[in-house]
Order: sequence, then C-alpha cells, then structure tokens
Amino acid sequence: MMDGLTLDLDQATNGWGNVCHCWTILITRLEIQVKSTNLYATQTGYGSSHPFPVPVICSLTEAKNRSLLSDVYRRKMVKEASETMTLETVRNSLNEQENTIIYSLIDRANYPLNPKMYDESASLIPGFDGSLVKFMVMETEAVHAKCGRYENPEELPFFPGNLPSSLVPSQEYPNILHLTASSINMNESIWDFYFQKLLPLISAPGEDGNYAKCAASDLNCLQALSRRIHYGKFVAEIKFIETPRDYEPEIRSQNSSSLMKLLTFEDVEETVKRRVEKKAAVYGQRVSLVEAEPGQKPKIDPAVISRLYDEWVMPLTKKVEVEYLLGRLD
Ligand SMILES: O=C(O)C(=O)C[C@]1(C(=O)O)C=C[C@@H](O)C=C1
Repeated sequence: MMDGLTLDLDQATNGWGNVCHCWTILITRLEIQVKSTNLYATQTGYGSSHPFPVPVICSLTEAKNRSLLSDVYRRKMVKEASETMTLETVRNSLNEQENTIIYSLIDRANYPLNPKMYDESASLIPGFDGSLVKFMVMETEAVHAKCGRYENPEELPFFPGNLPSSLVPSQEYPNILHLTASSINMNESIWDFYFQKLLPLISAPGEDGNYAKCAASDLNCLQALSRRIHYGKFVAEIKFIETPRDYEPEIRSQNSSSLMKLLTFEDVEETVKRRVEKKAAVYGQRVSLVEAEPGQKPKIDPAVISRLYDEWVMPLTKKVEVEYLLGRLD
C-alpha cells in the first residue's frame, strides 16, 4: 500500500465514480491511482512513494473547482498540445479552414439575397423581436450550447447572453490558451461585415422565400468565419511561446501598434490571398460531363474571396491576436 493522500472519489474524479478496480495513469511526474472508492496521488521518480504535496491539491481544487484527476490530466493534454502546435501547424489549420469557409459561401451563393430574412421589423417569427436569421442563430446556438459546443475554446457564440448550460459530460479540450482568451469575442464585427458587406457581393438580388435553408447556410458561413478569426488566439499564443522576448516588452507597455507590427507577415498574407482566390476558382467550378460552355463563370467570384480575406478576415484575425497578447501577461 503506497503512502498517499486519500480523497473522496466523486469529488476527485468529477463523477468518474464508477471506477471500481485498480486503475493507474502515469502523468509525467505524477502517478494517480484509483482504488475502490479512493484516489491516491504520489510523486514518481523516487525509489519509494512520496505524498503528493497538499498545497498543490488545495490550490487546484480551490482555483478551478475541478477534480485533481481531470486537472492533472488536462495539464498533460495541454503540455502535449503545446508541444505539437507550432506556427506551421496553426497555419496549416488556417489553410484547412479556408476550405470550409469557401464551400459555405459557395452554398450561400445558391440562394438570392432574401433581404426580408434580415429585416428586424418584418415580424416573420410571431412573438420574436428580431429578424428571422437572428432567430435561427439564437435558437441553434441554444441547442448547440446544451450539447457542449461552447466548451470548446475554438467555438464562440454570436449571442452569448442567456445561453443554456451544457447538458453533456464535460469534455477535456487541450486548451493551451491563456485565460485572457475567454474575454475576446469579435462576433459582433463578424456579423456586421458578413451581412452588410459580404452577402451583397456573393448573392444575387431577390427573394426565393427559402428562408430556413438560406438562414442555416448563413449560420454555417458565420461559424466558419468566426472559428477562423478567433483562431488568431492560438496563432498569437504560439508566436508568444516561440519568441517571448520579442513580445514581452510591448505587452508590458501595452503597445498595440508595435504588437501589430511584430505579428504581421506581409508575405504570408499575400500567399493567403492568392491561395483563397485560386481555391474559390477551383471549388466554384461548374462540373459537367459534356464540354463546358466557354466563358462559364464560377459559382462565386474568386476576387471577392480574396477581398474578404484582405479587408475583413485577416485584419480581424490580427485584431484578435493583438487583444490576446495585450492580456497574455495578466
Ligand atoms: O500566419 C500568421 O502569422 C498569422 O498571424 C495569420 C495571418 C492571417 O490572418 O492569415 C495574420 C497575420 C499575418 O500577417 C499573416 C497571416
């Protein structure tokens, strides 16, 4: 029997209380054992077992109100995630996310503008004070919240007020971000540019009344754009971790414009603009088994996608990066 600290299993394992046989996880320097209804934590690496230092357990429990087990496990995942994430891997993720954005916009371009859907005073939903699209987004976000969507640090709601809590068992996301990340939400700006600037550029004027599908398509576009832009938090974290000495003085002096300069790579931005334009041309092709008529237009104007990135997506991503860095040492 090892030396150790005995904790109530339910409290310690956050409801993983049905474990009834010996179960061991080895986490770098810590060995956690769950036996029957007790959890034992010891430091490993010494010939014999040593008690886990009580102050650490207390501070974790108090600070996070989470179990020792899941907290240590979370730290392990964070460590692994931050070891595997590099500027190259986060840029690869941004590259992948372009595909989702472009496909979603191509889908939205299948419908006309449908302006009535966005009219706050059209009263399309009895008893709801707002547009149909707002209703669709709010209701969908409520269902997604119940299914745990916003527990994921990559996902942010457009209407965060009064969202229901998650009903599903808590999922441990390998969140490498500093706590300041949770206070950054640019969705209001995304909502504004999407409806006011972008939508008129990708959809033809007119109404087809296909509101449910069209609003669902809007939501897909909004979510894809939001995820991409807020991914700037991860990009900023990696940049900070890779060269903290460059960033620390500017963060301490809260110098936003210097931070902006430090994190800007104009050559990368040019590559992104050219790449998304090319992707839009390829993904938006009309495929036919007979010879295509000459001069057929793609489903979406590739120049609009390049402009989307130039004027809105990349500037907002950088704004997220700056905001994140400003709070990175808090
Ligand atoms: O790749 C980076 O370094 C990023 O910060 C991402 C990003 C972008 O939004 O695509 C933003 C700023 C840089 O100037 C280049 C590209």
